[in-house]
Amino acid sequence: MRKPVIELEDIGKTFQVAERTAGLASAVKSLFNRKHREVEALKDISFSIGEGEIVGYIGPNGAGKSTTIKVMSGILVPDKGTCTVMGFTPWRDRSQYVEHIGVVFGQRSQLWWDVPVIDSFELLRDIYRIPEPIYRDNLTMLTAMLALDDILGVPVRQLSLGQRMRCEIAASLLHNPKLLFLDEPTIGLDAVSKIAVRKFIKRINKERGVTVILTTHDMSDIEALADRILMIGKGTLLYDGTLPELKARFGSGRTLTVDYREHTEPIELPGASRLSWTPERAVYAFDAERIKLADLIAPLSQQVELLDIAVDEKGIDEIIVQLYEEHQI
Ligand SMILES: Nc1ncnc2c1ncn2[C@@H]1O[C@H](COP(=O)(O)OP(=O)(O)OP(=O)(O)O)[C@@H](O)[C@H]1O
Repeated sequence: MRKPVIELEDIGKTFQVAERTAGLASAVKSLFNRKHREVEALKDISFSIGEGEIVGYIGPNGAGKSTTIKVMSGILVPDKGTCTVMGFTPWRDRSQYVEHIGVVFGQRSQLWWDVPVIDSFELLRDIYRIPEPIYRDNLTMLTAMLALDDILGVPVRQLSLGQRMRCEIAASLLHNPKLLFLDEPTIGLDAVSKIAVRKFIKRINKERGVTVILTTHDMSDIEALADRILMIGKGTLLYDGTLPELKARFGSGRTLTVDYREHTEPIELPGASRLSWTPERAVYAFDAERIKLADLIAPLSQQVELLDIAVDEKGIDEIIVQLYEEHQI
């Protein structure tokens, strides 16, 4: 068991949201008679994350992911429960604690918009009181790893999204944090930038032992990076395990597509359900745990002249949707 870096126990957070119906009259009325509704964003969330893990924190929109990240990074105070990160209580010890963590919110910038990137980095050096030799070393390493050479002198507002994201990630690591929170770090990035960001995350985890907590809706981020998945829905933790475990539990569904020389009758295959049919092609769904592919192909080949066969596994997106459906979230 790895040494725990983050420990959450029974964390709860409820927001009061002002309720208002549409229209000017109700807007005026609500000025005098405010009605509130409670949104329970987190309900008794408990988990522990060990040193050096890369954990994917997933769940549908509004599940409570950002709220959890805000609690763990000390921006938000929960209503109940305890949260200990590297011995600190994030919201209470915030001024000391922030020196040990890096945070990237994909949809928000920590860089100053109108000044060159390098000026933002120097401001962060002063804010975090990073000793000059450490700052220099990190800047050199991050510039090389994230290919920042040509963009350090450019104001942030002139950068593309992919360039800005690489700078955001560099900014979050200038002070050598041992823990990195990444909230949607690849949102809106093209395929090349996504792969570059993923490679970098893997590398700092391996080479520097940085623990990474990653929220994303992009399941290929999870496939590429996460050793472990925590899934949250409606404020409750629903799954804690590895991706292979998840695949083993839900991923035995397959589709079988067969092309054959023209055949006028649809063919029934015991053990598989037919999804579509034409005189030249049929698609079946089957569960690989219940029936072997060979036991489907053999009876099929006795009835038609087979030309081509393709078998597709259930993708990670479909597995996640199935998991959401199972928990009705
Ligand atoms: N400051 C706030 N005031 C009121 N309600 C909030 C606030 N922040 C979050 N919520 C509510 O808490 C719930 C959880 O929100 P949160 O942002 O944590 O979800 P999320 O899983 O990060 O969603 P997404 O994937 O859409 O970013 C939602 O119902 C949201 O509307």
